[in-house]
Parts: sequence; C-alpha cells; structure tokens
Amino acid sequence: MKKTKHELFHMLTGFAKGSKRYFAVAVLATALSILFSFLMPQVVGFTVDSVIGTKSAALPGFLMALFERAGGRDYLRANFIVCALGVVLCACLSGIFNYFSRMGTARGTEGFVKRLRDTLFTHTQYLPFSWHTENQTGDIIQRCTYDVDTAQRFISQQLIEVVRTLLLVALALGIMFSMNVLLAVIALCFIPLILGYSGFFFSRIADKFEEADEAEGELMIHVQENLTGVRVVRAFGRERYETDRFDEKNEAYVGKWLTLGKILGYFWGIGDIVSSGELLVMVTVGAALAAHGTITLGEYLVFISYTVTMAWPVRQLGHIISEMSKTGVSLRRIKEILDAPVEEEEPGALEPPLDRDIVFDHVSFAYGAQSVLTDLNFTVKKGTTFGILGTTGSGKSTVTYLLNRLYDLPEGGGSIKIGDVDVRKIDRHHLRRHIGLVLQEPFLFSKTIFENIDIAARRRDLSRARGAAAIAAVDDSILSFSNGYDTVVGERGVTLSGGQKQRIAIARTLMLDAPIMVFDDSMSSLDMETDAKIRASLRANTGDATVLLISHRISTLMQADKIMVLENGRIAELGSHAELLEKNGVYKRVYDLQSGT
Ligand SMILES: Nc1ncnc2c1ncn2[C@@H]1O[C@H](COP(=O)(O)OP(=O)(O)OP(=O)(O)O)[C@@H](O)[C@H]1O
Repeated sequence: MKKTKHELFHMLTGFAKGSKRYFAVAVLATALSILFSFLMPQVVGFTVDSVIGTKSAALPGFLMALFERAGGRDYLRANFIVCALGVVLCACLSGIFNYFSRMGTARGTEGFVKRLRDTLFTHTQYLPFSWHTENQTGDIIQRCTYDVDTAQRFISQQLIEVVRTLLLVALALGIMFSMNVLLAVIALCFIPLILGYSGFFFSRIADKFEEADEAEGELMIHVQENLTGVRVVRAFGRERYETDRFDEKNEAYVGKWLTLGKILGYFWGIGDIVSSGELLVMVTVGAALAAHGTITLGEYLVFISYTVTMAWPVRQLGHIISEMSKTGVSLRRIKEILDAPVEEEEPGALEPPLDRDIVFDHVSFAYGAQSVLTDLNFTVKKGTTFGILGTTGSGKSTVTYLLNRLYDLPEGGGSIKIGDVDVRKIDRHHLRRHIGLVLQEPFLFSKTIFENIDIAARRRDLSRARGAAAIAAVDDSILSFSNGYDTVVGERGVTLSGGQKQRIAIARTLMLDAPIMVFDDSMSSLDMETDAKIRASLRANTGDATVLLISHRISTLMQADKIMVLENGRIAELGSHAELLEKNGVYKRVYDLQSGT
C-alpha cells in the first residue's frame, strides 16, 4: 500500500518527539554558530573601514561604549591585535555553538533511532507467523538495518543540514539587503540557479546510484552465499568457478562506480564554474560600487565573504533534496512493517487446562488458493501417543501449526478443540506455553547449550536441564565438550551435528513439562538405535502428556496408540499399528518398503 508523504512525516515526528529538546538545542546552537561565523567578516569590514579607514564607527550600543572607553580608533590602530582577537573570538564562539549543535543532533538522533529500532524489533516479534513466511528474512533485515540507517542519516545529516543552510541563507541575505540591495538581489538570483542545477542533476542520476547499490548488493550476496555454502563449494570443487563469477560481479560494480565518478566529476566541475560565475559578478559589480563610493571597502569584503560562505551549502542543498527521495523509499519500507497487523489477543481469551482430548472436527485448510488439508476428523485421547505418517507435503506440519494457532482456521474450515474449547478461543500464549513443539529443523541460538535448553522454560536449573538432556540422549555428548553445558553453540562456538541439534531441541521442549508435546519429524537425523532409545525414555518420562509424533519412519511411530496416515491432506487410514497392518493398505505398503520385506 502506498504511504502518503503526510503519513511518513507523521511517523518520523512520532519517533522524534522524545528527542524534542535535543533537536531544539541543535537548532538554536546552529543559529548562534552561524551568527558568530557571520560576525567575523563584519569585524574585518569594521577594521578596514573604521580602523584603517576613516569612516566613523557604527557599532551596537554596548560595543560602541567599549570602543570609546578603550580609546577609540587610535587605540585600535596601535593595537591591531585586538581586531584580530575579535575575529578569533567570533570563530571560537561559532565553533563552540557548532559543537553544541552537533551534540544536540547526535543525542536527538540516537534517541530517535533507538526508539525506531526497538519498535520495529518488538513489532516483528508480535507479527503473525504467516507474515514471516510471506516475507523474505533478508528483506526484513535490510529494512531493520539499512533503511533505519537511511532514516538516521536523514535526521542527523540531511535535515540538520537543510535547517543550517536555510538559516545561513536567510541570515546572509538579511544582512546583505540591509547593506546594499543591488548586490543582495544578485546573490539571491544565483541561489535558485545553483539549487536547481544541483537538484536536477542528482535526480537525473539517482538511477545510476541505484544501479551501483544493486551491484554492491549482488556482490554481497555472492560473498555471503559462498561463506555459508563453503562446504558445497569445496565438495564440488567450485572454487575457480565462484572466483570467476565474483570477479565478473566485482568488475561490474567497479564499472558502475567509475561511470558515476565521471558524471560526478562533470557535476562538481560545472558547479564550480557556476559558483565562480556568481563570484565574478559579485566581485565586478561590488568593485564598481565600491569605486563609486556606494559601498565601503569593508562592506565589499563582507559581501564577497558571504557569497563564498553561501556557495557550498547551497550546492549541497540541491544534493540533499534529491537524496531525500531515497529516504522516502526507506521510510515507506519501514512503515510497511509497522503497519502490518500484529497478533492481537481477543478480549476474553480463555486459559483452560490443556490435558484434555484433542478433537479435529471436519478441518479443512488452504494457504491462499492452495488447499492443504481436507475434512480431517480425528480425536487424540488425552495422555496417549498419536502418530502422523505421510509423504512430503501431505500437510503433517500444517496440522501442528493449526493446533498451536501459528495459523488460525478460517470460518467454515471446521474446528479444533482441546477439551471442548475451540483453540481459537484460547489465549495464544497460554496455548503455546502448554504445547511443547519440537520443529523439523531445530534452531539453536548463539548461546551456551544450557541457555538453549533452558530458553523456553527459564527454570535456571542445571540439574533439570541435564535430566531433560539425558531423556533426549544428549547429556553424554554435551559433557564430552570441553566446556560441557557452557559450550557456546553456533558460528563462534562448537559445530553440532544435525542429530545433536535435534536432541538438544527435544531437551528444550521437555523442560516445559507441557501437557501436549509435538515432535514434528524431530528424530529424522537420528540413527534407528538412538531414535528407539529416545522414544523409550520419552515413554517412561512424559507421564500423562499427550504426544503427537510426526514422522516418515514407521519404526518411529509403530508404538503409538493410534496412527493417522495422511495423503494429499486427507486421512487415508487411521488405527493402531496392528490394525493398519491388517488393513493391508498404504501403511502396510510403506511398512513393507521400510522393513525391506
Ligand atoms: N506457509 C506456507 N505458505 C504456503 N504454503 C505452505 C506453507 N507451509 C507449507 N505450505 C505448503 O503446504 C503443503 C503442506 O506442507 P506441510 O509442511 O504441512 O507438509 P508436511 O507433510 O509437513 O511436509 P514435510 O514432511 O516435507 O515436512 C506443502 O505443499 C507446502 O508447500
């Protein structure tokens, strides 16, 4: 959905609100810094006209009194250092206020960015699972990092630079008009010319910047893929091929920047000529006016100084304005995340006990237009083990997603009840806290093994963690690492095998002591013997829990109280291992295939 500029501005000011006072300090300090920097040429002008020259001094009241008391022109003529010190004092004050301006901006921006990042991260934590599957992780990360950085740059550099330039131009022109209208008008005429030239130029080459960014992105993706897929690269001896491809992309990237460099060279070159044109006119007209005595020599110097001071910021302003379109894109991408609706708890959501029968009643479900489950009817008796067997893509995982409300059943899609309560009426957190789920692809965080096991239950109890790990047949493996349970998992820690990861994930779920436990193909990486060992200890230790066991392997499921065979989202067969063998259908065929009979 397109976001209007007003909405984006509203979002920006919303996050900036908490930093108002810092930004106010920044603006005030910027104005004072400019003011003192503009006083420097005035001091020089005064020195030329009223100290070296003979023009009578025209100073503000208190300075005039100071000037008289110090001995007037004669004193300053004998002590030119005082005039020089005046210039230095203005420069110092300008520098000090510049420091406060930068500090205010930095503080304000950091607060703004922190609030933005916190809100974005928290928001993504509460977005529905479906949102995460529909959006690419890389894209979400880019929005939360690169786009946030762009917003940060906008506030910390561009916005303050715009304010600074506007203040600077307004003050310079104000002073110039009070001194000589003709010269002020000439300076004023050049501003839209320089600004327009710069803005037009940068908006025309925006796509070149985008191409260079894309080329850089491709280079990064290539590097990232090669680093994460280093095993495949080595195993298939693709080093040479990958190096050549990298070289091609690198060359393309360098080529884009060379083209950009050339175009930018033209821009700065022509920009210099336009700026010198302004200076040429100002110097000529100013000199003529000074020669005719319309302005003094000091005033002439002041005009030239202000013209030079204004030239660079005005040129930059054109660049900044064209850059702002990039910021608009980033803000829009951030807002799209923030506008995505989070999983809201319905008022009056229930928190019933979940150690009850689970009933799937005419359940049908589709992902968009793709129908996945059709008219599923089955009951899982409390405290029993229920096996689900099915080919890849038959909808086994979807059954578990619906049970713990990662996806909600639509109206007319039947119902899932736990002890007579529709899961859609149960508080999501309550439901997920009491359904221990071990996913097909276990994910471990870059933390210690103990923290990974304890992450869901948060019992802070090593002996409980060891007990769970023992049931999952991984305690011995963990102790064999030099740091035992304190071993860090992941890129900077130990590399675990697929089976070790699965067993640690099982231990993590066991720590929950949940009344319902779901093992979604979570023993697929284990050898038959370890699989059997874990199932036996699970049977002995899961007490009254209701267990849903999903697998492609009949040996994993055969001891379940009931087994459901799914085929293309429909129930093909349902019964105990013995009953299903008796039926001599799909289950029996798979059994024969897997047992090699
Ligand atoms: N989030 C999703 N969005 C769209 N389609 C999906 C989504 N998740 C799964 N599917 C599709 O739904 C079908 C069933 O997927 P599901 O993961 O439930 O099957 P499965 O039986 O668990 O398969 P496997 O044994 O390979 O894990 C598949 O065709 C899959 O492509």
